[in-house]
Amino acid sequence: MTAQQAEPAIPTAQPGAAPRVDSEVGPLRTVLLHRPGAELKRLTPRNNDQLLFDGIPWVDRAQSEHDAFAAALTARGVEVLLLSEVLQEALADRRARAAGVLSAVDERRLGLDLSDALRSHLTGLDAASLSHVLTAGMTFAELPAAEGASLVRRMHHPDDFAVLPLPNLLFTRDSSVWVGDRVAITSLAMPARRRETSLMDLIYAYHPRFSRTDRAYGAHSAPLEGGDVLLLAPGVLAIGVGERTTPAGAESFARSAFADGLAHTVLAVPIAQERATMHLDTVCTMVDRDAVVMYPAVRDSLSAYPLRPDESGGVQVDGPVPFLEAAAEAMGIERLRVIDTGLDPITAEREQWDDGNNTLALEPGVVMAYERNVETNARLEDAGIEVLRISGSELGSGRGGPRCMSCPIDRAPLV
Ligand SMILES: NC(=O)NCCC[C@H](N)C(=O)O
Repeated sequence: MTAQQAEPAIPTAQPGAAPRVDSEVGPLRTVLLHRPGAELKRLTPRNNDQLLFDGIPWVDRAQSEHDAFAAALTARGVEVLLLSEVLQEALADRRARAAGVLSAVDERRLGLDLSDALRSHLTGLDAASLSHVLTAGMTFAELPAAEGASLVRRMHHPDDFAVLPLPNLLFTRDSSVWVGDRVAITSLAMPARRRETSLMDLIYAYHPRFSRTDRAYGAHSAPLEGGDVLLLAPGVLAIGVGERTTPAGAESFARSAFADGLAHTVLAVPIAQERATMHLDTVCTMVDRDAVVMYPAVRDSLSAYPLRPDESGGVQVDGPVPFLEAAAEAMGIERLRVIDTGLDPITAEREQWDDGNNTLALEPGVVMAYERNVETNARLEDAGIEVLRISGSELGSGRGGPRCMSCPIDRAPLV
């Protein structure tokens, strides 16, 4: 788009209006978290890699760390919604229970006989028990005793999962993302997380609070995870493309955001396809309306392909260009400040791994961060950012920080 062309008007929130999220740093009003529960108790040294955890968390401690995280948000006036509560409330609707059962029964894994039996067992459960199975999964040993004849059941080890647990529900950031007044249910890339999509889908379809919320991004779309989506400014998105979000995911998300009038520019940002940098928010998060904290190793190399709507309803692709320049231009500011963490490469690498760059902004210039990232936090404070520290020794074993563990549902507009 040339400087002369007018950018499409991006709507802003009205007082008392429906929830919406137009930026990374607008005052946070409502957020969705998941208090870790029985699904974390499924992790063993044999399955933790496949279930995307780097260790075996001490569950009680993880819960108390998470309670402290939620309490710190509440103390700052943020409404905290808990996923297991909204899931159970949604499952009060018969149609939601049917959708939950459908998503839990995997015929390829269970075969026809056991699938039928499991379906009828789950259909008889109340909302609380079904919610437990949908999140914590179910082993073959836990299947009702009556379903004993299937070859599948007899040949599986009793501790194998008939329904996979979802320990990564903790990272609510990735499975849904709000842009403007719409919510996108994402298409998660890793098999261990794919079923999260169906849970978010039924929450947003059947929970009375959300049933009128419009959707962004279609169902069955190309892989895209919320940790890759940064709302740099109203109408300006950055989407990381790497281990999780694919080029097709970024392109189709951009296309749908343009069609819905949610964005005028999307920056597709290549990131290394490695576990340490699985999402864009592992290397860069916004800490103020014009500032980011960024992993120093990518500061000078991060690039972007700016995407804009073209006149025929398609997507115009430019670049690649340096990310910081492209972001500032799209945001209409002179410069996107990078808080200089000034760390030596080893400390920077250690603190990046421990989610030092994965901050959650509560308002411009106020962020939550893991306390363990001592050096990064000190540099943020030197730069005038208020840092609210939380402990995450156990929560962090899933490799995600405060931003990963939170899905903002409502932020006040930036004024
Ligand atoms: N946005 C994020 O970076 N989320 C962290 C997700 C961690 C989770 N164990 C995963 O591998 O998907």
